[in-house]
Amino acid sequence: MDTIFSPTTILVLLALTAILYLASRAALPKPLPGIPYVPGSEKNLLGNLPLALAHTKHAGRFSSYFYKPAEDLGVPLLQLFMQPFGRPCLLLCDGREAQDLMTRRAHEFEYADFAIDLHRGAWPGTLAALKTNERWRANRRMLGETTTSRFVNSVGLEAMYRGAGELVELLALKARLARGEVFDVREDLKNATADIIWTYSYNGKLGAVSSQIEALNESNKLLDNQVLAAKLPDVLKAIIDISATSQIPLESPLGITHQKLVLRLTPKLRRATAVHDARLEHEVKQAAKRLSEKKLPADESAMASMLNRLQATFGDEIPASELKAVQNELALMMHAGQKTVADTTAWAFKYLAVHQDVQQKVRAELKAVFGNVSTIPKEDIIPANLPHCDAVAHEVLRHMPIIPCHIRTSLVDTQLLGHFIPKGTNVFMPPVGPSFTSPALPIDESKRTGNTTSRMWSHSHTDLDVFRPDRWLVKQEDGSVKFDNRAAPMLTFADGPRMCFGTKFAMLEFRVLLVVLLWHFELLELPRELVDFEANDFLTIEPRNTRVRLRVVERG
Ligand code: HEM
Repeated sequence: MDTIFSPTTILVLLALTAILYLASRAALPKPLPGIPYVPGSEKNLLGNLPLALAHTKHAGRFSSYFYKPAEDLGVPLLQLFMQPFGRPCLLLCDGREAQDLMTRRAHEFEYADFAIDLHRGAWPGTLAALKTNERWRANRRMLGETTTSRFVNSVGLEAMYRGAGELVELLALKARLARGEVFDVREDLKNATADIIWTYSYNGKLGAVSSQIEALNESNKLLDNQVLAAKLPDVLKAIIDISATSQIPLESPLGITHQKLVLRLTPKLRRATAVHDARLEHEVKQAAKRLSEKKLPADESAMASMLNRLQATFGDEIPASELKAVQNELALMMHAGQKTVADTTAWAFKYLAVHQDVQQKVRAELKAVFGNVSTIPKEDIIPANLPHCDAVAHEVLRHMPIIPCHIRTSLVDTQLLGHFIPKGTNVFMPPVGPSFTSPALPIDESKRTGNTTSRMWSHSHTDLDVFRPDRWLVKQEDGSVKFDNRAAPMLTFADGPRMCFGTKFAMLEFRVLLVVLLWHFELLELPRELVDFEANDFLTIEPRNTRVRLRVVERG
């Protein structure tokens, strides 16, 4: 009798089994020699992915997986296998080594494609979407003046002060309508920071906060927590919708292709892109016209500064491609400078409501410095000596950095903490976890490449997991305290050539918001059920609950 297992069938089955076996072996992670990994991850075709998903389910967000395995294993450098067939990536959980890699070793470690992919879908050709190449340098030169303290402290301060003033008006109105109950400030903070960055960029008025004030004044009633009283300005709505798509490459297996398809094929986003591009193009064209008529002073706005700089190079005939570059960089600035500062301020509100003693210290300091004025004058904010306020700002940024990871790729075969790293390896460096918010993990000091001796990385830091602004203060002989920005570990803005372009702007804006808001409001304790530090990963690490209870402080 004939059997179905003819010799040919058996041979085919054997060959198939061999192919499957070889393919599954090929798909298994290929660890880099000597670098630790989570035990078992090397035997799983999906590497660390199942563990990362389990972590996300348990923690409610993915981003803490950037340091948790290092803490669990007690090692400052480990490898993760996040892509089947892909090469391992590294987690470097040591601030001092990460800083060295981003600064002194920037010629060996480039801004990663992974980071570029988060930006090039919506803001192609801009700083955050470029390698550190000639185009990136040209854009930096074009933006040059706008990063200087002189520019930020004048043009920036003007926008910040105006924006903070409007926010005070809105929150005072909401506090009155809330009658001592909690209300949500998430959208108010985002609207205020959008107004600020818009005014700084274009010297115009976006009107996101003022439209809420008008609508609330009319209705005289507070709507449900997250609901805005008035519609957002069209261009802001478009910016928010477009910005939201940059979460897609992080979550979709199709990455940036998925984001591009969504931007091109979704009617809502096509409309948003049309509204956004038309408005920004209009702003730049109008300004270019004023420039040619010699009516655009360089210190009017970031756009004016950039156009004047281009005029110095190209004369009155600035190429259309350069005007487009101005338009794109300003669009990126709106994205990069809005939610970042709003979320950081929202976190500050939460810390200050819980740590009433800290808030009282800052309030006392403001009172001692500014006396009894009804409104703090704009020009007094920068020169004021406010160590407690600066300490709070830095402690919020240290304890709750809103960008979960800085990423670089090795440009050459090199080494890290004594281990061989092949060219093209991604290194993820969280500004949180070991050496930032938990004790530094042991490192053989002879294996370090840098010899940074900054106090920032001193071994004497204690209770890094605790929110304690005083760690930033140094006692003086006369008993007073001085703020020291190297007193504690912080890399929230990254470092080196690809450090946050808006660091000076963000730090000043945060100071202005803290000073002005704490001058006019007391952040009262929240009901116990609303006290939490739960976070969501959405573009940045945002607080899940942004409700406050405010008491308006009568002044003057
Ligand atoms: C609390 C507020 C902010 C935080 C924590 C923050 C943090 C960061 C981080 C971590 C990066 C990436 C750095 C890297 O991977 O090396 C970055 C890039 C950038 N940030 Fe910020 N940022 C903030 C506010 C701002 C503001 C207000 C602006 C604009 C005025 C801005 C503009 C930019 C730009 C343009 C880039 C891209 C720079 C480049 O790739 O060369 N940021 N920021």
